[in-house]
This record gives sequence, structure tokens and C-alpha cells, in this order.
Amino acid sequence: MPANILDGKALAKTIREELAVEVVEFIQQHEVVPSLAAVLVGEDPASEVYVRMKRRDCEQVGIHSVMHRLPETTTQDELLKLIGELNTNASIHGILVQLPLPGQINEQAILDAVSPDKDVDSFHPTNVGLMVQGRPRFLPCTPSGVQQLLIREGIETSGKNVVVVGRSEIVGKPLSVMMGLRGPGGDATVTICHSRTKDLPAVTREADILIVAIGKANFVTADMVKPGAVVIDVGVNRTDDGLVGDVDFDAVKEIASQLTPVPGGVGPLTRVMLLVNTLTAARQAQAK
Ligand SMILES: Nc1nc(=O)c2c([nH]1)NC[C@@H]1CN(c3ccc(C(=O)N[C@@H](CCC(=O)O)C(=O)O)cc3)C=[N+]21
Ligand SMILES: [Mg+2]
Repeated sequence: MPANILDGKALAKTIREELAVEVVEFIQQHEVVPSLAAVLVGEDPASEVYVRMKRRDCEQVGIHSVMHRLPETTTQDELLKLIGELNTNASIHGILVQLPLPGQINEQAILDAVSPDKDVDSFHPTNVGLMVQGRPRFLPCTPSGVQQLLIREGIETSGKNVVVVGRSEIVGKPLSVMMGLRGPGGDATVTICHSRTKDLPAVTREADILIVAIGKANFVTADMVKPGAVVIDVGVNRTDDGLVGDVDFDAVKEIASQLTPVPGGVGPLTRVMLLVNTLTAARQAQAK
């Protein structure tokens, strides 16, 4: 039987509708509108699309968004100055610096400069550390989107073998930690794989839940998947065939029990978690 296709887009819509209610309640209670500053440097076409989608998402749930567009030639000091201003601007609760940044800018230096209180991507080392210790201030958006998908689709993670392919700072590394922590969407036995892993197919075939975030189109083939496994595709690869994931969808859907599509899977949930984090940031600011 072919896999059940997990509809991330529909779930994202449901979560946005829930969030819209919470935003109204927050505004009534505090007379403050949760606000996100999005910073886009240069003219990367994919980044333009993402930032536009994120702003539209904000509108849908009643979060105010402010866009800062800087030229491709922006220096690191100029960007640091803007971030400093956003950090001290009390009307801004969340700051998103869209990646990638132009080559003359050190991304780590920029991410480190965002106030941890406004770090809605949860890229700041303070927030990474708090998450690892199981007392998160924010959860990183893509890993949190994957975890919410598993929780809300009723996919048990406790005691399961989870194999994460890819060790990026944005997805693989934090997600592998989160799924090993105690609690809903966690308590899994986690294996993290990367370019040095020996006999990757043998490892991925052990997965009850296989999560792929490696950035290579159609990398995971049917022979790498245990029959009945849940397969979560985090890939976003732009090819001549359009946007495709890291999983060979047509072949793997004949093997897996559940599978996320690209587009329409993890991507929309990533964007929703940015909204969740912005409301959380506004709540935390209000509690201070
Ligand atoms: N500071 C920062 N934070 C990020 O979270 C961040 C980033 N920079 N840089 C780029 C990556 C990538 N990313 C995606 C978000 C949504 C979709 C998404 O919504 N995808 C839709 C389709 C999008 C399309 O049609 O192009 C889908 O899969 O259905 C994809 C990718 C966030 N990133
Ligand atoms: Mg760069």
C-alpha cells in the first residue's frame, strides 16, 4: 500500500488559525501587537520568495511585520548597526535575518549579535544551549516544525529509532538533540548521519522514522528505507523539475508508511514556527 502523504500545508493552516486566536487575545490583554523585523540583504531570488511568504503569514495571524531591505554591498558593520537598533527597539519582538548573507558578511557574527530575547530563529548560542538543556526559550523553526508534524499526526517517537541524515546547525544538529530529549516528539533513540557515515543505507534501513536534511535532490532511494518507516523530507532543492526534496518521492512512497511531500510538507511548518516564536517573544517581553 502506498504511503500516507503527510499534508504539512494543511497542518500549517490549522496552526495559523489557532495562532490568530492567540494573537487577538494577546493584543486585547496587553494593547501591544506582536512584531517581527525581517532583514533581507541582497537579492537572492529564493530568499525574496521566503521573506515575502513569511510576511504574508504574519498578516494572516495578525502579527505586525517590518521589512528591512539592504543592498548586496552592505558591510558587516552596517548590518550590525541595524541589528543593534532592532535589539533596543521595544516595539520589535522578533528579529529574523534571512540566510544566506553575502560573502563579505560573517554569518556567525551576525547571528551572535541578535538579542537572544528576540532570536526567533533560535540560532543564538544562548538559545541553542538552553534548548540542549531541555529548557528552551525558543525552538528552531524547521526542527520544531518536524516535531509538531510528528506530534499532531499522532506518530509515536518514544522508544523509536530515529535516523537523521545531515548535521547542519539549522536542522540536523538541533533536531537530533530535540528528538532525544524527554517529552512529546522526543524520547527517541537518535542516530545522526553525515558524509563520513559508513554504509549509510544500512543505517537508514534501521530507522522507524527517517529524517533527511542533506540538501541533495532525490538522495534517499527506496533501498535505504525500511518497509513501513515514516520518512520526513526536509530538502529544498531547486532543479529543472522545480522544487524537489532529498527523498526520491515516487519510489519511497511505495515503501514508507507515511511520507512528507516537497513542496507542501515541512516548509510551510517551518514558517509557522517563526510565527509561534514571535508570539512567544512578545509574551516573554511582556512578562519582563
Ligand atoms: N534566518 C533564516 N531562517 C530560516 O528559517 C531560513 C533561512 N534563514 N534561510 C533559508 C531557509 C530555508 N527555509 C524555508 C522556509 C520555508 C520554506 C517553504 O515554505 N517551502 C514551501 C514552498 C516554497 C516555494 O514554493 O518555494 C514548501 O515546501 O511547500 C522552504 C524553506 C527557511 N530558511
Ligand atoms: Mg555567507
